[in-house]
Amino acid sequence: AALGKAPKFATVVSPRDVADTEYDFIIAGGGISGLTVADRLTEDPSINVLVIETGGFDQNEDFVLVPGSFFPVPYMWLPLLSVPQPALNNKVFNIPAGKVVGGGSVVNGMVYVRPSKEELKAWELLGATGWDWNDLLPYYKKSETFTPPDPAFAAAANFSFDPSVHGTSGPVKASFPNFYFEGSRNWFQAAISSGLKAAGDPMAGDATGVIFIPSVVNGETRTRSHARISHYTPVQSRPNYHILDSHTVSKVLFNAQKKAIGVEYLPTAGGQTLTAHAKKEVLLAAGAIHTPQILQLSGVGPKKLLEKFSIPVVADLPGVGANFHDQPSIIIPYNVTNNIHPNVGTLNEDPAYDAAQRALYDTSKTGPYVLTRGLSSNLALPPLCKTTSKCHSILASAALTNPFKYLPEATHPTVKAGYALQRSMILGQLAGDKVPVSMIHWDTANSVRMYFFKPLSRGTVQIGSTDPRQTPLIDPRTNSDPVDEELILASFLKNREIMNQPTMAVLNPLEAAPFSNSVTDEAQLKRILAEVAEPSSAHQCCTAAMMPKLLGGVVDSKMRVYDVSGLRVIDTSFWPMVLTAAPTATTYASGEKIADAIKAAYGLL
Ligand SMILES: Cc1cc2nc3c(=O)[nH]c(=O)nc-3n(C[C@H](O)[C@H](O)[C@H](O)COP(=O)(O)OP(=O)(O)OC[C@H]3O[C@@H](n4cnc5c(N)ncnc54)[C@H](O)[C@@H]3O)c2cc1C
Repeated sequence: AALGKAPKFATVVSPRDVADTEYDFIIAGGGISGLTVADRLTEDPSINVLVIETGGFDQNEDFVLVPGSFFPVPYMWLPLLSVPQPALNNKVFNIPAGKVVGGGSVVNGMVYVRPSKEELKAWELLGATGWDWNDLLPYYKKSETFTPPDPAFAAAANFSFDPSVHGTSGPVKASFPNFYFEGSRNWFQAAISSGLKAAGDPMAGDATGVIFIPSVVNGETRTRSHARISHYTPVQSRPNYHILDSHTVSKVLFNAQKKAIGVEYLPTAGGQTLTAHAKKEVLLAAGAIHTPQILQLSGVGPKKLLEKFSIPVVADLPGVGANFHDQPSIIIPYNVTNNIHPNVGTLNEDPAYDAAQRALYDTSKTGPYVLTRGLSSNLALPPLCKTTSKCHSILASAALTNPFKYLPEATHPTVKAGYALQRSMILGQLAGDKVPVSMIHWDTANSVRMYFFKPLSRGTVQIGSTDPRQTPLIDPRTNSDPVDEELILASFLKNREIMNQPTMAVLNPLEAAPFSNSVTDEAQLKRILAEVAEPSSAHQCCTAAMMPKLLGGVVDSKMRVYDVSGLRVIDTSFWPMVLTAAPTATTYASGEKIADAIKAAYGLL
């Protein structure tokens, strides 16, 4: 059943329209950040904005809108392959990312959380002036309309809600689910009895503890609220907001004064290269993999790399494509021999149950279909010292390690300097109790999913060719720093501890191959973890970091690219360091903040 009608779009333009229009701003990439900024800038009718997006439009399919439906594969970049990863048995991995108007928000898991205050404080200390929690909170609130939960339901599901940190009139619709599987309560109690605390509202600036997962799901309709729905469809009648879909930006064009004056682009399916002109600025919002690619193809990046491909150097910025990180992930398969039914697995195993639950969703907007397919409703976010009694020895030996030992060969001295600061901040965060080291999630059936939030390893994204349609060389360098293996092992053992607590032990959860509860030898466990680890949880970031140039930064705290003018990076590439949990909430908020900064710069506020 198709839930929504195929949408109609008013201001989708063709290359011919683009040629005939004078734009103030051109935005490369129509994902979360691109559409948020486009929406806010076009509130002023005198400002013309063009968004160029590689992907096409979704069609309101069930698999996009219904959280419990299947994964929206057609709107992904596939394949987007990494280079072989030496610490992960030299395997090559697909790096997940959205390729559609709305970007990652159309395909993502809809987990909607904010980081800990300490993490934004660290951004500020790295030079991102004006990005503290208190600076960002008004924008988190501006971006969302959060439907409050029913108090009786919240009490039964063990969570609380703090209205003071939520927005009531923003474009993005968010809510807590109104359903949980019974097994989640067993798991919640187990996580608590393992020493974790019940979190308050997970969006209030303390990202640790056991949470009930808020989601980017409209609390009235219980459908996905993605960026095309929140930042384009309601305002598409604005004649000054144009989207050119199915076209790919290949480079930024500069004049002799190094001012960005437009872009070169081509049909995604292949064809003639065209140009579009921007009177004021070009804003890069192509995501943390493709934004550094566009910069490098445009002559903005490490000089040596540009020279290798005979690209004229517009600005020698060694940080472009450096500092690449994500949050590695693993899945631990389980055989839960005495499980509670129904659970998330029942949807796949019992067609009658599945059909009844879909009908319940269609008529009453509740039941398991309000949850993202494959996820339950709780997460544990343990700080390192609640994860392992070895936390201080792990951190002490990490602090004694030469910080540059595991960086890529020939890392530029400025990038090294920035990394040394980052590393000491991460170790400081891990020693405290305000920032989690990982996320642990039992789906209520046969798998535990874990994300590792605080990697010390750093990778690179670099062009391997001057062809804009070729995937750049994506090298996450996962676990190149052996401390990361220790952090992963510690989190894995914490999961075992949770599963051994009385309320979970009664369900008899048994690790399945390649794991086994009988394997306790740490070296062997590390080998198994390297077999199953993935470099990504789709939280790629930090490849054009908002830090001083002397620390390998690429943009200033208003996201303006150094040494050129008229060019900003507005997507998760600008993050100096990855944040706890999931990027969506912060990406919408940063879009709001940068839109205000741009409006202020042109006297439009
Ligand atoms: C499978 C998956 C699951 C996820 N789960 C969650 C989750 O549960 N919670 C959460 O908070 N986050 C999640 N994320 C991450 C989140 O969606 C991203 O961090 C977020 O979308 C990043 O926003 P952005 O604006 O930086 O980039 P994106 O939203 O990725 O937008 C970038 C856009 O630019 C386009 N583009 C790329 N290159 C070009 C080019 N050369 N020219 C024109 N356009 C281009 C892309 O097609 C894309 O649409 C998930 C992501 C994925 C892929």
